[in-house]
Amino acid sequence: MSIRWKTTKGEFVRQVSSFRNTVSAEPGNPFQPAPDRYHLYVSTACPWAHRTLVVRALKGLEDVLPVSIVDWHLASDKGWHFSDAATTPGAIPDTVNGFAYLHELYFKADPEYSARFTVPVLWDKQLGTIVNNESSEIIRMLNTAFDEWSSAPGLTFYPESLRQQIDDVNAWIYDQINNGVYKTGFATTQDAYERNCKAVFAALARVEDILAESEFLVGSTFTEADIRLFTTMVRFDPVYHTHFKCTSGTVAHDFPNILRWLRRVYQMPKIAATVDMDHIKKHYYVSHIKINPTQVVPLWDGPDLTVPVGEFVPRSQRK
Ligand SMILES: N[C@@H](CCC(=O)N[C@@H](CS)C(=O)NCC(=O)O)C(=O)O
Repeated sequence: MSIRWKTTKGEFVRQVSSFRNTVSAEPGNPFQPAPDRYHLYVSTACPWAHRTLVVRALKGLEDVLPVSIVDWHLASDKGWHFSDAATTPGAIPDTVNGFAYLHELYFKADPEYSARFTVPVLWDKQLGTIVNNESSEIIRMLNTAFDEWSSAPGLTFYPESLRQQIDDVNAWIYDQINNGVYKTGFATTQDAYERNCKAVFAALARVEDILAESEFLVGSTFTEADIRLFTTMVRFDPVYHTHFKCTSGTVAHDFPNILRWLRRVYQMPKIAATVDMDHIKKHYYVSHIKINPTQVVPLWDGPDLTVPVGEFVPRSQRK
């Protein structure tokens, strides 16, 4: 049952997602948009799944796309499992298939499936299969495909005129920060650890510079690039700094512009409710027993993100 991430020379290599279909109104597409036809399976602990929850909330798709939230504990043998809220506050069971484990969903979609059983999963209730399990693609679908039933139709996090800039920033932030913290934390050689840790902090310095002069990653427009970085940065101090040994600095003490941006994003309507720090901390510190055999969970939740930030003023215009 246990499928290992491929590693070469102590290096963590993330697997490529397997289900890559798209919900769209394109004629002939078997996955046509419809309200309550699809179901989203997530973990609130997982930064990749968290992206989909943020876009779902901001687009007002809660009724159009119901969710199941797995238990925060990821078992090394059977993977994610479902709990009810009485056992695990914040969990939502599998109300669609009634499964106990996420892997059952993958085998229902493909009995021959042999890769990892990851969240998020976008499930089609009509065809009884997985549409897509790649967060970067799911957020693009949620951005437009369900606009007919969205409470924020037309609101886009991937505007046509900024696509090139968004893609460019996403590419290095994915490699050096979103996935970079995992490459650092899961490294099993000193060399792989140091190389990846340095890359994380070089990229954070680059982000710090951008956010000194600009309100968001791509100018003054809040885009999917911010959402994708947000779900990593909200975990940075409480988890990645300590658990993944990203110890060359914290957002709270070393990156004032990132901190201000993190607070600004956190304070946007509906975003704070998508952050479940209890699931986040317990998931990493308790599930990864090779990294943290005592399973003790540190107390700190990171900087207080409710501190007001006020109007954005570029560094060059600050007094
Ligand atoms: N490329 C995927 C990555 C998703 C992913 O790695 N999810 C992790 C949780 S953070 C997972 O479900 N892991 C389960 C496992 O490895 O068994 C995406 O962005 O959607």
